[in-house]
Amino acid sequence: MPWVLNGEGARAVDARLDGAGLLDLAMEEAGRAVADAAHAAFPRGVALLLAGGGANGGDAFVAARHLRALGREVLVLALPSRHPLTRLNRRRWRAVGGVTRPLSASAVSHRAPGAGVIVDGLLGTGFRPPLRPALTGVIGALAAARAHGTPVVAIDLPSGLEEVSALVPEGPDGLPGTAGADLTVTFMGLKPALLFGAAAGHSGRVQLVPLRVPGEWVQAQAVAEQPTDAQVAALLPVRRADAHKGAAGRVWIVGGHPGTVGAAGMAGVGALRAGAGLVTVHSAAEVPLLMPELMVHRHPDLRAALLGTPESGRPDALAVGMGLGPDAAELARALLTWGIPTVLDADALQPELAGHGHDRCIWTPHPGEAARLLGTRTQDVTRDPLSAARALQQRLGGAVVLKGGPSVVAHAGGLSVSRGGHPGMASGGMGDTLSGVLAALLGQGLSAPDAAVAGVRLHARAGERAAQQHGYGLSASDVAQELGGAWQDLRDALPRSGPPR
Ligand SMILES: NC(=O)C1=CN([C@@H]2O[C@H](COP(=O)(O)OP(=O)(O)OC[C@H]3O[C@@H](n4cnc5c(N)ncnc54)[C@H](OP(=O)(O)O)[C@@H]3O)[C@@H](O)[C@H]2O)[C@@H](O)CC1
Ligand SMILES: Nc1ncnc2c1ncn2[C@@H]1O[C@H](COP(=O)(O)OP(=O)(O)O)[C@@H](O)[C@H]1O
Repeated sequence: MPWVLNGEGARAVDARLDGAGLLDLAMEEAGRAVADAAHAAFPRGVALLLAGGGANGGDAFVAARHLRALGREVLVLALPSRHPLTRLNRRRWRAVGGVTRPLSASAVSHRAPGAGVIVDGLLGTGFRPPLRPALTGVIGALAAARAHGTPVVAIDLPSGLEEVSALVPEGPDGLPGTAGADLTVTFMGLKPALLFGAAAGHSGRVQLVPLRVPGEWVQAQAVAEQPTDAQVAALLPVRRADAHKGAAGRVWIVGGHPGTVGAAGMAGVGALRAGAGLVTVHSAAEVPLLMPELMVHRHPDLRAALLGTPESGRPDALAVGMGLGPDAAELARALLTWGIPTVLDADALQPELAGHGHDRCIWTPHPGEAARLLGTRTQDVTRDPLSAARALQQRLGGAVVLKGGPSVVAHAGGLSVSRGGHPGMASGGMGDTLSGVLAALLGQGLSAPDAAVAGVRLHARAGERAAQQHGYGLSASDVAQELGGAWQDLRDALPRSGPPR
């Protein structure tokens, strides 16, 4: 399972490796992986390596040695080496006849045009902004080289990015404070900056090299996990051959208000396409019948109609809030007293509901709704979605899906970052469909954390499939139609047991 590590976690593993006398071997493995990846991706021309004073620079010296062994012409531009292993690997580089020249902005500008690839080992997880003036020129020269078409491979993290932040620090003249990279080779765990926001957008393709480190050392320091599709597939319900609709989950969608009736309909479609046996939409407004298989009930007094339901008539799961309008919080609070699995979305995501949830709830805010729930600003949520998701879960209980590209699931057991999705999913109705999917999985017996992890990935995978056809013109209906195929894709990711057929 890929883990997500912040700098603090990476340093803690470093310290264990150091204590065991293994840090040198880890750096060797890291630098070698960088050399292999850079050579595979950009096999021609001079390899120009930029080495900072810390261990990130040490990785660059190791990579230089391996690139040379792969037959590349190599030049290293380096700052004075401060880390003991960086000094050691600088000596090893010299011992094999490697050439190192002092690093400066003008040296980068002078050497970059003839290079086939530049490897950025200036700053890794040890960087703390703001960038000191001595390096701003170097990063500017690197950015200029990249803008002129020389590919950049970053070691661990593009220099200038702060490992925990989705923001790109501002450099001089309002330019980004990083050159970014075409490929980032990162070690042991994904860094939050490689996953979220503008920082991720500057990181290029990310290749995770686990290093031969005891898995539990990394797991103990991880801030989050990123389950594989096989791990997600193992959470999905499996139906018996004699299944019937009553056993596949009765789901109620409570939403819709004059002007926002489509939201409830989309949630209903999402629930049906995610396998719910029977789906009923309850609304105070006239909800369009998006699929004839949906049951749609309009109630002049929605609250009275729902709360009058005897216990025996209640569904297996609820999704509340999609387009529900101004009275959503009050109705949601009443429905939460039923104690049944419940998805709370959109208008039902109100701060006054904190303390009224239970552990079978899934709360599904996008960053704006998350900010409202936390009493903070949207940019505080998007800068560090992992911390925001954790804070929401502590406040609301149950499971929280902080939506985005990618989404984060927080539950009592920790944090999980979803894979994939597509930017075309940034369109109205997409979150409503997800609410239906989550309610369907709850209705089929999954716990809130499992339904959240599985449902978010299922929805994202459906988005990936639909995007192949629709690109940025993706609609929530397109995604809903691909849910069945996405389910199958996930199941196909499960390892097959038994002898090969
Ligand atoms: N995790 C692992 O197990 C493994 C990790 N490995 C590698 O170790 C890397 C982390 O190494 P690290 O801790 O030495 O820090 P690193 O990123 O080189 O930065 C320190 C340098 O940056 C400088 N600097 C800082 N702030 C600055 C600023 N604002 N503006 C300018 N400069 C600034 C700081 O300067 P100083 O304060 O010393 O003057 C120092 O020189 C990690 O990313 C990965 O590549 C691998 O070897 C394999 C095993
Ligand atoms: N760039 C993106 N990459 C991946 N998924 C995305 C992206 N943008 C949006 N999504 C997904 O689309 C959905 C949007 O939800 P939301 O903002 O609530 O939409 P709406 O309120 O219009 O229904 C979320 O599940 C989110 O994760």
